Amino acid sequence: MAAIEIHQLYKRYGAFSALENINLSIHPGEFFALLGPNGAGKTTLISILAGLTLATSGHAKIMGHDVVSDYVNSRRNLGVVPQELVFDPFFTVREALIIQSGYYGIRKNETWIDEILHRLDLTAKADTNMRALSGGMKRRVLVAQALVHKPPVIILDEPTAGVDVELRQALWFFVNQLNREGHTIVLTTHYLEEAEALCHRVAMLKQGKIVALDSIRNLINGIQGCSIQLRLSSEALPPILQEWPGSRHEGLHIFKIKDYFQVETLLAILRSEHIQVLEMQLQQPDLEEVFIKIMGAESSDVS
Ligand SMILES: Nc1ncnc2c1ncn2[C@@H]1O[C@H](COP(=O)(O)OP(=O)(O)OP(=O)(O)O)[C@@H](O)[C@H]1O
Repeated sequence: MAAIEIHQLYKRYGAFSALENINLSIHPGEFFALLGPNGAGKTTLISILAGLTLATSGHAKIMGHDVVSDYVNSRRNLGVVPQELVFDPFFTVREALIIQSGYYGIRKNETWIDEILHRLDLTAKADTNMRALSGGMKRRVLVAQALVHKPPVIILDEPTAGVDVELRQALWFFVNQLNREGHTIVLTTHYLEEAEALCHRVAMLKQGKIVALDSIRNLINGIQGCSIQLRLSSEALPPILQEWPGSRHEGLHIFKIKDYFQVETLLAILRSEHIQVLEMQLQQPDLEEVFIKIMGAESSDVS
């Protein structure tokens, strides 16, 4: 059974198509990234999975439970950390978590609440009123709220947007731990290096369609060649190198190379032109390069 199963899902707002024929199966225990530029449809998809928005057509299931016809059970299996900082300013952190537990019919949840507070480094703030918390602390409470019912599937919608480096690392350490303990994690983020470091597989959404769905390794391997960054003793390039594919950035020459033999060719040309290499760095393709390439290409639906 898939942790998340999405079949021929469409969402339209009038004539506008926010999601088009989404088909996706996320396995239990996966750490999955949902990527796409602003407005691609990520939050809409998450809202449908959380039962907050109705799809125009198609189906979605969480741990085998349909998000519409079996809403209670699908919601019990899902924890969502929303993008917006929404909270009730009248309660303390602990009270907010007790109330959230009540939504799931859980009465005695103190032990687990204490554990999440501890793991999110919120224990000292447990009795602080929500309105007195910093933005970063509120973000931690949102994560805690999503976990009160110990859901096997956790979706995080841009949890690190506007968050400082320390909290970002603490959050990822925690989410990684949850994943190792068996939770399925789905993450949306605009920080591609974050997705690359954490996730196994990725779906890229563009204008409501899935335009790439593969492991991060396969997507990166699909990019041919790499580039070599050089700082040279001469700013001007000899004519033979002006033809070489590449670019310039802040005094650095970036040469595209198809394979490592080309490095030798490039260095031999520089030597024969009496140009010295002052700095050299090899750049392997990364997820960002894949993303830019896919988002720049004409839409091709892979679902
Ligand atoms: N209630 C609505 N009525 C009309 N259009 C909507 C509504 N909600 C979302 N949309 C549109 O659907 C598209 C997808 O929006 P969505 O918020 O899902 O994108 P996103 O990928 O989450 O973007 P971001 O990265 O900015 O959060 C957008 O063009 C948005 O304007």
